[in-house]
Amino acid sequence: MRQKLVAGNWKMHGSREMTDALLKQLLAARLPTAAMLVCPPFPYLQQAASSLQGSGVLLGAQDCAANESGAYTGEVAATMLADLGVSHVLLGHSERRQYQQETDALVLQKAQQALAAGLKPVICVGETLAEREAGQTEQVVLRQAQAILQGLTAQQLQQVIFAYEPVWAIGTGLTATPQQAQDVHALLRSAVAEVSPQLAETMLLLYGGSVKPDNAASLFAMTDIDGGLIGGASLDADQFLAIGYAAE
Ligand SMILES: O=C(CO)COP(=O)(O)O
Repeated sequence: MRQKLVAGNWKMHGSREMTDALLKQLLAARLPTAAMLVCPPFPYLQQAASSLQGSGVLLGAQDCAANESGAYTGEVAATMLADLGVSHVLLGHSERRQYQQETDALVLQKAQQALAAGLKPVICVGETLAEREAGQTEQVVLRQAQAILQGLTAQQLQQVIFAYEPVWAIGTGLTATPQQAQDVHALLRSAVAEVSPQLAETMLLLYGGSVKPDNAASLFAMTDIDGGLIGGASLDADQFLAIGYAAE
């Protein structure tokens, strides 16, 4: 069976004080049996790594560079993240696809760098409201996923996690119904099965988009939903923990 994973994407929120307080509160509680991952902004990764040391809570970053090293001002290499104790990296989040014009090809390049550094890429895919209304959900999600599924080897794909985040559900309070989410997750899993049936059994597929303590359990109960990628609710330790317990 796949062990569920609940990941918190802090986005561009936080401070040293907040990082300290939130992680202290998390570690003071009984940790969920589901794996828990926090993804603070870059400047707080080192602080978070030292707070989380030995706790079992995993540390992730929100992005990495598409190149290994060199004259890329402002970029952060995957190897630097690994050096800090980061184990996962979010890639291709819809906010980056939208505001930084990230393409499927760029997301693949970043995934290659992440894998070479020993990080697990969490590849975010999802359709906009206009795309859903135009009946293009499957086409968009498959295009984004296929860029990764065809661009990496089966061995590399063993380290990959997908997160389905319908853009219309992010930060809006609108959640996909469990069935809507399950339908897309099943589609993703069958695309993975075309690469390798064994890989489809083990690959984690997370759902993200307005996951809260009161809707998490019904989402996580679906066959192909292996946990969540949590935005707003991950900034509150009690809510993040409650979502983690819903994944047990
Ligand atoms: O984008 C998300 C996580 O990456 C979801 O954000 P919200 O949970 O705030 O909707």
